[in-house]
Amino acid sequence: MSREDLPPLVEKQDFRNAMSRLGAAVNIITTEGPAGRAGFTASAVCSVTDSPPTLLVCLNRSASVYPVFRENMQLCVNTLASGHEALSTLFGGKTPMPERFIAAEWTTAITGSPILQGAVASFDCRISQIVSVGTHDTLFCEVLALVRNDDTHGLMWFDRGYHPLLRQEAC
Ligand SMILES: NC(=O)c1ccc[n+]([C@@H]2O[C@H](COP(=O)([O-])OP(=O)(O)OC[C@H]3O[C@@H](n4cnc5c(N)ncnc54)[C@H](O)[C@@H]3O)[C@@H](O)[C@H]2O)c1
Ligand SMILES: Cc1cc2c(cc1C)N(C[C@H](O)[C@H](O)[C@H](O)COP(=O)(O)O)c1[nH]c(=O)[nH]c(=O)c1N2
Repeated sequence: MSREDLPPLVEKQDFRNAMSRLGAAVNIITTEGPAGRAGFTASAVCSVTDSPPTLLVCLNRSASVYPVFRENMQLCVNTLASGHEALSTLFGGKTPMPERFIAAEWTTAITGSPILQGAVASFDCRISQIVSVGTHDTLFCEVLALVRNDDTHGLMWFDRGYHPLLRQEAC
């Protein structure tokens, strides 16, 4: 009998309660392509390697946006700034897609994905690899272009709430 056939050693709720103690940046992940335009809020984003520049995004396969990202195979990771709390909630809920996008200003990345104006950073990517684990797909994303904003403060998701993250003044 393999470990997968046995009940979990840690309950899902205990795992989530512990994970709520890991502060994370908040991002709006966007895509536009043959399957249309979509976007969702994600905290499960991290750097994988700088050679080639690659980050990962974990996406729940039950999300309404999932088939759009799977077909387009390109996306932009827009890392949110303080002041983006309401926008994050809009992209993290059950709001229809046009209502999500109308709430902010966007430009177009080289992949065609929407770039959020005022984001701390935007990473325009092509999805290079996908690994499924449990309920989620891990999207490995090669970064093709970048936008960086040095004038905004950051935003953290910690203990189930938003917290502004102040930048030190540039030396
Ligand atoms: N990785 C994710 O899919 C993820 C991450 C954060 C929040 N969310 C979703 O946002 C909503 C609010 O989250 P919250 O932080 O207020 O409370 P919560 O109790 O749902 O989650 C606490 C923490 O557990 C982790 N988590 C939550 N759902 C997860 C999932 N399905 N798979 C893997 N990790 C998960 C995240 O780190 C999250 O911050 C929930 O619906 C949650 O499912 C999903
Ligand atoms: C702060 C925060 C952080 C996350 C999320 C939510 C919030 C509020 N959500 C949930 C995700 O945004 C939500 O399921 C999508 O908006 C898809 O919802 P629909 O299925 O389109 O309504 C989310 N989902 C996911 O697949 N991976 C993630 O890393 C996160 N992180």
